[in-house]
Amino acid sequence: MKYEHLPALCLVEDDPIMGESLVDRFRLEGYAVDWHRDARAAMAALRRRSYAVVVSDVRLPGLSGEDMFRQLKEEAQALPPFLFITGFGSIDRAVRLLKEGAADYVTKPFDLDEFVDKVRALGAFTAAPAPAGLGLSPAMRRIAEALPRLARHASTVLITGESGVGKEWVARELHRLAGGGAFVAVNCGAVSESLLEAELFGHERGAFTGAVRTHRGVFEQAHGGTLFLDEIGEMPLPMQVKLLRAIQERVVVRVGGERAIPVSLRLVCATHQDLKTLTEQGRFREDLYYRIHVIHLRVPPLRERREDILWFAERFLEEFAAQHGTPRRRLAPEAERALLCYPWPGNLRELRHAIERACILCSDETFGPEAFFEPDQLASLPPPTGAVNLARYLEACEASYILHTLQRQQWQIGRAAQALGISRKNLWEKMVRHGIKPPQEANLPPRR
Ligand SMILES: Nc1ncnc2c1ncn2[C@@H]1O[C@H](COP(=O)(O)OP(=O)(O)OP(=O)(O)O)[C@@H](O)[C@H]1O
Repeated sequence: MKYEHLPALCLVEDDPIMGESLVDRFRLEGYAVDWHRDARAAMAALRRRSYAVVVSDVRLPGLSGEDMFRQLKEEAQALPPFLFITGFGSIDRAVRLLKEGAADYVTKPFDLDEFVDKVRALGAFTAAPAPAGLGLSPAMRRIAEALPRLARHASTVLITGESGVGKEWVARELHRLAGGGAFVAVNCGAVSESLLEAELFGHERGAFTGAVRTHRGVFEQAHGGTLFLDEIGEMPLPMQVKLLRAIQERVVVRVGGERAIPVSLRLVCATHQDLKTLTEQGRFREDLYYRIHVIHLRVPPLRERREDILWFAERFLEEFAAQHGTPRRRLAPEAERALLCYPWPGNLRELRHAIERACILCSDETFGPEAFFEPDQLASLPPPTGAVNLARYLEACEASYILHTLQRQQWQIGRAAQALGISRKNLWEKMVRHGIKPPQEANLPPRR
């Protein structure tokens, strides 16, 4: 899959307060912002990287914004549109810059909303891609934030978590961000010990009874892409030795073959088990454990991140409405409360099934709790644990709805604010409060 880049904005501003607020605001507007405090640093960045737009103060310490612009033009660079910020006293300089080819200028103090519109009007904005969509909880946001970096640099990643929490989803997202190659998944627990070696490394024709053709193993199939080894803890010890060798040497030898075939891939291992304990019990090789444990992502169970429950419920309602061609159903407040209280031992998989079942079996436009739970289940639902009090519940609903609206409006703050019936400023403040950010860093190209 191709990278979908966010528009990159180069900000040149020495004033820390102005700089910080512009960075915050433009990141929320869906830009990837590089902030430079002086013109020399900005020029170096502009020579290295392509930007959709440059926002620069005219007055800067050392080289001015004006001189930076002229020097870059003299270098005959294909420059992105320059938008200058100027003090009231230096409008004449800004006008001169316009004559020399700058795109626009604003005079301090300026209205931030209008400023954003100006930047957009330069045609520099392209819609942000869909976010990773791993959830709203801090734990899942941290994972989502780490993935682009891991996609660029990590060759081996371990993902742990209970069954159904979304480990494979995270692995697929990592693969998507890395771009290119195939995603090949194998459940090590589901393949018999005798067949696992041939499944992983392939076999030559005639290697064993039934091997009528040469077969490329999953390592070869995933060459240039991602190999996802699910339930790595189930792998028999003799295979662990061979796996370790393949990871270390980055070559595989097919069963019945002799040739060492080089493979280059990203290896993502997953397990619901505690590998350290397995290692202590002698059921998992310690050297393999350390080899695959370099980068470890723990995906928490849904009951430890209740903020995600309604967020996912809404996503699944939307997904099934589109899939079944039926109207989008809503959740009654009592249904939301029941969904929040239920402990979801099967995690996201169970939640998804519950929503799908309700969408098929229940014809109501708005689902009550009985669409998901039997009366006796409802009666025995535990009270909300931990901090899920009314305030937290309402906060989670608000955050979930704002995020949902932003996604629907492709992260266009103005349109999302209009849809929510609040001002842009109010929306911006709420986004800051809930820690909702556009997927800005998610798809940036690697820095050179
Ligand atoms: N971020 C997500 N957005 C939408 N659906 C998701 C997401 N994460 C997981 N799911 C859904 O939840 C279910 C379980 O996800 P997944 O198979 O990735 O979990 P897992 O932890 O790998 O499970 P197992 O350990 O049983 O293999 C799947 O149906 C998947 O479609």
